[in-house]
Amino acid sequence: MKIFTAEQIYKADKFTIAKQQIPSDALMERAATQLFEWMHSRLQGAEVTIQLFCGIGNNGGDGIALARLLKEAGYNIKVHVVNYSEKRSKDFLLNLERLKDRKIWPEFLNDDCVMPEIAPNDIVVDAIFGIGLNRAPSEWVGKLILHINASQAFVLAVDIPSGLPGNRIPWNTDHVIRASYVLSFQVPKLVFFLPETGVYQNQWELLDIGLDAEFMHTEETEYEFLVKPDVLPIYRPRLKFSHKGTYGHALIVGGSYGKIGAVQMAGNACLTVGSGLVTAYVPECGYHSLQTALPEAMVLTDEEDEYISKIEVPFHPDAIGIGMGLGTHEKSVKAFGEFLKNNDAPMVIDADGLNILAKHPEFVKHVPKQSVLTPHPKELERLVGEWKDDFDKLEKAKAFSKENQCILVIKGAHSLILSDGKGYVNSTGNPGMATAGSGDVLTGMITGLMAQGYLPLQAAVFGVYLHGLAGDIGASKMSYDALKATGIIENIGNAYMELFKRPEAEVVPES
Ligand SMILES: NC(=O)C1=CN([C@@H]2O[C@H](COP(=O)(O)OP(=O)(O)OC[C@H]3O[C@@H](n4cnc5c(N)ncnc54)[C@H](O)[C@@H]3O)[C@@H](O)[C@H]2O)[C@@H](O)CC1
Ligand SMILES: Nc1ncnc2c1ncn2[C@@H]1O[C@H](COP(=O)(O)OP(=O)(O)O)[C@@H](O)[C@H]1O
Ligand SMILES: [K+]
Repeated sequence: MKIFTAEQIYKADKFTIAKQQIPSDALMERAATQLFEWMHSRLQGAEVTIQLFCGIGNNGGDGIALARLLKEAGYNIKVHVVNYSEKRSKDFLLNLERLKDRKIWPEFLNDDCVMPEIAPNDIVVDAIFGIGLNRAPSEWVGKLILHINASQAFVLAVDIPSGLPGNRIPWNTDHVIRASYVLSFQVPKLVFFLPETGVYQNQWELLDIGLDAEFMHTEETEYEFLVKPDVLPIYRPRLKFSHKGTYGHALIVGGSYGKIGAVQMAGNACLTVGSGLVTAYVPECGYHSLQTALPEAMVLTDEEDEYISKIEVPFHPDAIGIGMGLGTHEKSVKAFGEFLKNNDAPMVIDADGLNILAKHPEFVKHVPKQSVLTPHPKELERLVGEWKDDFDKLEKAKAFSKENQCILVIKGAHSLILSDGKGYVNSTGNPGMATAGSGDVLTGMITGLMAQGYLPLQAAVFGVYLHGLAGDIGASKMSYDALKATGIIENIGNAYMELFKRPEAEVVPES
């Protein structure tokens, strides 16, 4: 699913209006109708007070049109026009007239206004600013936002929480609506997914306002939000006459004394995602535990007992996952550097592999092109340097990925995959996955997919999505709190099955 910028949404509006030959306020009416239906189906005529705060642009216009529909259905509403500018939009004015025609008189709020009372049981509709916000809200509007946030009322934001710009972090973090729920039109906004800007909403949902499908399909975007229809076509079905060699031989390199479990989990995930063969390369001390815990894997050991000192394997792997639990012993660092020079198979580099790269930038040029690097934010910072904010982070990470022709997976609540200037935002996963070893599982999964012949970008996209889905299924069975990395592995199979499950309505009973 594409993530459009505000400019692209305005373009889609214009295109739709021209192609469908509709007046511009028809889109606003569609938006308001969708908002109304969402609320009405939940409230079913409840006697709650709904306070609508409407700006003077089109976001405000949506709010004003919604107020009319709510009133017509008998709801108890209070409408406030947040009069932050003289430049009222045409469709806002049109809807304001329609409201007045129905004898509904909004209260106009200005810079000297008394803050309206909001009871904790009220519902607030936030339609102050939408995607048109392009500078800091003035002080009094900021105060109004603070007042709404302090009210404890349920806050339903129209399109985007007011005060949150679409393409940068907020000017003042206090002057942004904290939305209980966001109903966003047609496409998700990038700010919903970044750690610094995603905190302003609890949950969000898209409302379809019928923007032109052809435009949405053909317009190129810088970011995509990965949902099932995006990842499903990447899947490579297993063939009837295939054998284990068909699905590749993966090599997992890592581990040190006390950190052999990282390799075990990566190896297990690699096998579970479908790699034909898996060999683990570990220090001698890992031999018995690995052979016991993961009998399906083959194990090669280093001559050193507690750390890796030389990486030599007697076969050519189809894909390599390297770095988990590796440590940064000077001999391991040297072995890692040598291995990079002598190897050309595609790689997934994680954990200490990334820390070593950060300390030895001279190694980076030896990383095979199209390798997948999977840093969490701290590891990314070591690689690309400090950033000012999340948007700066994205630019720095993009530049790194372009310069080194690698694929970056920035792990987090919405892991973000960057490749060749384009970003893919993951939709699966949950806070239960913030647990030791879940990154090792991801590395194993991406390596296992690459070994089977998925191209590195496909493996990263499919692997990140499937990893999150396995975590979601795991959490649904045992809670966020109790989910462990091994619980993610145990649900990789269920995640595959879930991918191919059709919604119940689509399942036709057999006759
Ligand atoms: N395709 C869509 O998604 C549709 C979007 N609509 C709504 O239209 C909204 C966008 O409307 P607008 O472009 O009118 O923009 P907004 O309603 O977000 O903002 C109003 C205007 O205020 C000005 N402004 C920006 N920052 C300001 C500040 N800090 N202080 C004072 N004034 C400021 C800008 O010039 C802006 O145009 C969307 O968020 C959505 O709610 C709907 O009406 C219909 C279709
Ligand atoms: N709050 C969260 N929501 C969704 N996914 C998460 C969350 N926290 C962590 N994850 C996922 O869990 C994994 C954690 O990886 P990492 O930090 O490397 O863990 P470890 O080093 O313990 O293996 C990543 O894939 C990340 O996207
Ligand atoms: K809003």
